[in-house]
Amino acid sequence: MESPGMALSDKYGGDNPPAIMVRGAYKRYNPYSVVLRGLNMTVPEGTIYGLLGPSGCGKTTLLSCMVGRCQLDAGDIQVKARTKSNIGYMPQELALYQEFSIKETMTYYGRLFGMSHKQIETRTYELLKFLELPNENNIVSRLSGGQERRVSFAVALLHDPQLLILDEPTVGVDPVLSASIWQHLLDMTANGNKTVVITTHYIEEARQAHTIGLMRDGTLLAEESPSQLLLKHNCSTLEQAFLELSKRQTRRSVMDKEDENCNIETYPVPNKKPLAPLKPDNICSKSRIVAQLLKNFYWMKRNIPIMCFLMILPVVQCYLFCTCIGRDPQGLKLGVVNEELKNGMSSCSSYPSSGCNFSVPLSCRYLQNLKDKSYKLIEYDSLDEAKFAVKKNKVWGVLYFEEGYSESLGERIKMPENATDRTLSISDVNIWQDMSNQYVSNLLRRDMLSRYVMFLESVFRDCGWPVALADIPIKLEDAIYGDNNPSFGHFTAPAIISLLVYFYIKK
Ligand SMILES: Nc1ncnc2c1ncn2[C@@H]1O[C@H](COP(=O)(O)OP(=O)(O)OP(=O)(O)O)[C@@H](O)[C@H]1O
Repeated sequence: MESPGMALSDKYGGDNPPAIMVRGAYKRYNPYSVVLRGLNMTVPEGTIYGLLGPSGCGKTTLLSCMVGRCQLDAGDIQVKARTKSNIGYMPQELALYQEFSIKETMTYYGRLFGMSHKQIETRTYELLKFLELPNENNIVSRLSGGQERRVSFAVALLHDPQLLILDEPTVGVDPVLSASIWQHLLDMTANGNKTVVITTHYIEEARQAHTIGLMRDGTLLAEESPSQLLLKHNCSTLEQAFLELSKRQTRRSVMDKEDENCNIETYPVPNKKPLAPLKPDNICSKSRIVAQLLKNFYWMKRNIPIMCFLMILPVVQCYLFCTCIGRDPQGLKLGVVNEELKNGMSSCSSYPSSGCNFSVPLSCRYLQNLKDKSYKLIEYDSLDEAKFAVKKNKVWGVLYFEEGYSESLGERIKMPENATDRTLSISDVNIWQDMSNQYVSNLLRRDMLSRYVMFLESVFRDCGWPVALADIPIKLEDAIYGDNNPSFGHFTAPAIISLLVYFYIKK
């Protein structure tokens, strides 16, 4: 009795123009694993091409190269369906979003293929019925393995492509359904417009294909209609024919090895550049953008806790930044060596905090101003000890007041014409700073200066002298942009805003 494959293959034969032509295809994943070894293959248009071969012989690799997912190292593949949107591809490892429902999956892929809402709806209804899939609201992750494969198959069929490339679509499918899938493929190719390339492990079901390609070790052992194949090798099943061809190939390669001492792993790769891959679709098209938005929306809908976390995370980051990093540092430590205080800084409380008397230690008033600005003052007995503390990162700087500081300051202010170099030197506040941190050192400089001017202004006020004389004759007017006393947060805010924008857009 004639099999359907026989009848159909006789009808179509190899006369049809090729829908896919593979010539001299070489592919290796690494120098020791050559997967395709100069493979030639012709898929006639309007037919079903069954690609058969043992596990690991390179079928999936070949199909991936056909759809442009991977590149050949040499040789070329010509595909008549010029663009990817003319191809329906069902990969072996299913590329479905687990958290989407069947309907959402179809909507997403339908939009990617540029279909309208109505077209997607109609086609989804037809395919779900045909492939005996459960309700469209079922979530993919809750489907069985076979059902998932059928959803993937439905996706490949969704846009009614010119060329259908199916990597083992009938695995885990009920035999009745499998028969109806084959019938559907035969109907699709019946008018000669559509072409199907299919791989399967069920060799006998491939009898229904118009052409069979038997693949082994990266080459095609035969490419014929099932009827010719059986006839030529005088076999009753395709399995027997495949066994016969495999034995011949093994004998040939043993003889080749003996004759030529040929090492198969160093198989010569022809120096011929592969053709450019399939023309990519316009990635900025409206339908693709809509598809991506839909995909994100579905994902968010199904992952509300993660979504909330992702939304709240930047807010938390921002809050932590503003409270921990964005503010000016407080409580910075400064060392003090004060030789005009015989009993140390604790004696400052016994001196008046106002007045125009230069015979009391005025350094206490200045130091109090620094304390008011949140600085922590640590007293040291000697300058060497204080400088050592700076080196050991215990304090950010040292303020040094010589003995007679206040009297010298009085002389400097009241009788500047009589002031000696010694007087001028003693009336200085000497400061040594740790400048390794630019931000902290500049902040310290600013505060020490402004607090000194404040202190001097209060002395001038108490003495009844013009307060303006206490300041240097440079007036910093209001800043045009920003603040006259900028905080660290002002500098870092743009970086944080950019980070948040990037974070949300990336999501
Ligand atoms: N990304 C990869 N990197 C390295 N080696 C790979 C990669 N993909 C496949 N291979 C190797 O290439 C060979 C062919 O794999 P391929 O998946 O094409 O075979 P197959 O005929 O489709 O097998 P099966 O029928 O089991 O799916 C295998 O030995 C495999 O280990």
